[in-house]
Amino acid sequence: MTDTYFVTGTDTDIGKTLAAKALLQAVNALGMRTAGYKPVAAGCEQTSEGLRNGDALTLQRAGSVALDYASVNPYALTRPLSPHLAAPMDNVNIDAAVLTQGLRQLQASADVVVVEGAGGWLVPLSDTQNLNQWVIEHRLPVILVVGIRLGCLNHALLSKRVIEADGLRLAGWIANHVDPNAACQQENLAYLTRHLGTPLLGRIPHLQETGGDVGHYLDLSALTLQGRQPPGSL
Ligand SMILES: Nc1ncnc2c1ncn2[C@@H]1O[C@H](COP(=O)(O)OP(=O)(O)OP(=O)(O)O)[C@@H](O)[C@H]1O
Ligand SMILES: C[C@H](N)[C@H](N)CCCCCC(=O)O
Ligand SMILES: [Mg+2]
Repeated sequence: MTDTYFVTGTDTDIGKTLAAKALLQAVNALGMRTAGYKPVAAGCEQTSEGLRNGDALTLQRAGSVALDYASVNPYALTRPLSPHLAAPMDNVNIDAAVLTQGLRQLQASADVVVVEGAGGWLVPLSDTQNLNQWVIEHRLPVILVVGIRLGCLNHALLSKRVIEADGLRLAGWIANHVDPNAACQQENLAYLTRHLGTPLLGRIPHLQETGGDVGHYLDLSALTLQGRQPPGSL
């Protein structure tokens, strides 16, 4: 039985990829097989091997299962825009069945799959399709990454409200100190701890270097991972 978590955030550029990497690394440290999944990535570089997205490459490297790029990122879109705009510019039509097929393939080889969304919870994939609909279809538990900065309280509460109205479980949240100059960070953290009503899985400080191990900033004891080994058995 594979545990799959969907990582969303209060906005684009608030640290979902860093937090998803931390989740993968923290689960790796428990000795479980992990795979990262970035089903839709907007903002890619053209390389000799095809379009490549930085988030997907980060998740590909952080997962413990060796996967080819296309398995981690089935839709690689050129422009750094909302997917509903970036896809038609590449003559691509995002098909939810392809996203599902990719997820199933990863679930077959990993104990834990960490799926990173794009932007925030309601990001559009087309004029009639939003990414949350696919998450609802799969009933994935959601982890909310809050980029601690001015405006995040409203964005966090709105996200929580809609995720729960969508019938999904908010399995936890991660505080990411993305803005070193944000005022009252401790007070905002305390407010969110009181009002999000879901476990705080960890705080990622503002880092000079984001390339190393960040898994140790998280404590996954609040997540019920099926394949977790009993303490002392590793
Ligand atoms: N805790 C942190 N310390 C320092 N830099 C950070 C931190 N968190 C995020 N960043 C930097 O902020 C930028 C945005 O972070 P990231 O790419 O993880 O955002 P995102 O929410 O995944 O965005 P997207 O919606 O594009 O997927 C990156 O350059 C990242 O390295
Ligand atoms: C390009 C960016 N970094 C993300 N990949 C996509 C963000 C989409 C945001 C859409 C929106 O809510 O306005
Ligand atoms: Mg990202």
